[in-house]
Amino acid sequence: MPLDLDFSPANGYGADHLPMAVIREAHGVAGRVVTRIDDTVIDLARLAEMGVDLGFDIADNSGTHVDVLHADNLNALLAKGHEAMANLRGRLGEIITNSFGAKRYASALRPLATVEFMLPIAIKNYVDFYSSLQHATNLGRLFRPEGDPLTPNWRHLPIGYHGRSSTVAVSDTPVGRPSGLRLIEGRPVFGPSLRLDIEAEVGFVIGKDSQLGSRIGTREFFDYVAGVVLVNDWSARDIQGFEYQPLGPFLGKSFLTSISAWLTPIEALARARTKPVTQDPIPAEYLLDPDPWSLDIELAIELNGTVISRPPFASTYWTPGQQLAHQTVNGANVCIGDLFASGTISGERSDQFGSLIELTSGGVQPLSLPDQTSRVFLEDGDAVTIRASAPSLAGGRLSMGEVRGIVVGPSQ
Ligand SMILES: O=C(O)/C=C/C(=O)CC(=O)CC(=O)O
Ligand SMILES: [Ca+2]
Ligand SMILES: [Mg+2]
Repeated sequence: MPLDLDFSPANGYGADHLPMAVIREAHGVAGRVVTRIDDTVIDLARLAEMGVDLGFDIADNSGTHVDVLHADNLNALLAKGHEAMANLRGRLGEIITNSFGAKRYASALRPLATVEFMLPIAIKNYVDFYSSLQHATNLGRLFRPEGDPLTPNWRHLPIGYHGRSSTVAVSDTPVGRPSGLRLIEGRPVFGPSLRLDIEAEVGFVIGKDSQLGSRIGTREFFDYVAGVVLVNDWSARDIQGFEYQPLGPFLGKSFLTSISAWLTPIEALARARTKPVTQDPIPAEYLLDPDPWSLDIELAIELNGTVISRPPFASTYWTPGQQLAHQTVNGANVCIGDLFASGTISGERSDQFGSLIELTSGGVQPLSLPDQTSRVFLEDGDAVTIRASAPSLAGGRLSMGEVRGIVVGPSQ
């Protein structure tokens, strides 16, 4: 194992990032919590076995696990709260910069290419928003060409729906092409989707339970949100187009939603705050934030290795703080392990759109790829990777892992 680690690597995984993931134990099923520096995975469960002080009490809050680092997901670690996470990050920073060259740590280091990732969160509830003005305008024009692209409620509240938490899967899970009813020459015909699409999104993971019957204010975001993942909300546009009225997305999206294996702790994004889009009209009081913020996260979508779009998260109209306030304004509670996704992120320019249906103007203007092929929607064998970067604490940019999927043939 390399012991000469690069602590501020250009690839965005320096000591100021320390994302968290869960790897599968070799020859076993149990998970182990890890972080990384550059392309070296640091096994935190191993450090705990070695008796290394990690700066916080690693016992599970509920007393049911040995500790929060020998776990199949990050939920118990996130439940320890921001103080524990800050202490862990501080202690890891010390160990990494002062003594990681020491041979005694070698058994906790693994090359990235040798580990297998598990779904990092046991997802309790999954909510997907529809918060990009450009995306909503583009899709409104395509799905409802007869009316205003934005529905009358759009600028008054962040529209969202509850998705299917059990089909949220870790990056690299194969994407089985879903079957369903879609209109062919005006008639509903059952078969594999012919308009399989992507949606590039950012997801927020809850690390603290709220009380049923109470609201979370826009200013309380950091009390409840533990970290950020990348999301690809795979979407079968033909199934969606036939089924969605009047209740919204269902089987056209619930077959799979992929998230990155690495969770970036919200602490690591403290320098990524940026001014959000100006809202007009001024929203209802429960959605107001006296000091509104968004995050300067730049996404890149790759199709078979070619970057086809660079959506900017900061262009999203409704902010993460407003999305969290909105989903609890009726008294609904949030739980540790809840995931809420931003909705597809589309910037103003056509090379910033977050889905193929937008990038190909509704599937009529194919994208040309360097291998001389073209695409409107995804074909079997296609690989889609979404990456992202954001300003890091030390001054460069951190990399937010990646969410990848390869389309395989019809799942049944
Ligand atoms: O406008 C529609 O009918 C459909 C919208 C979507 O498919 C978008 C969706 O899933 C929410 C989002 O990601 O923005
Ligand atoms: Ca979506
Ligand atoms: Mg989906």
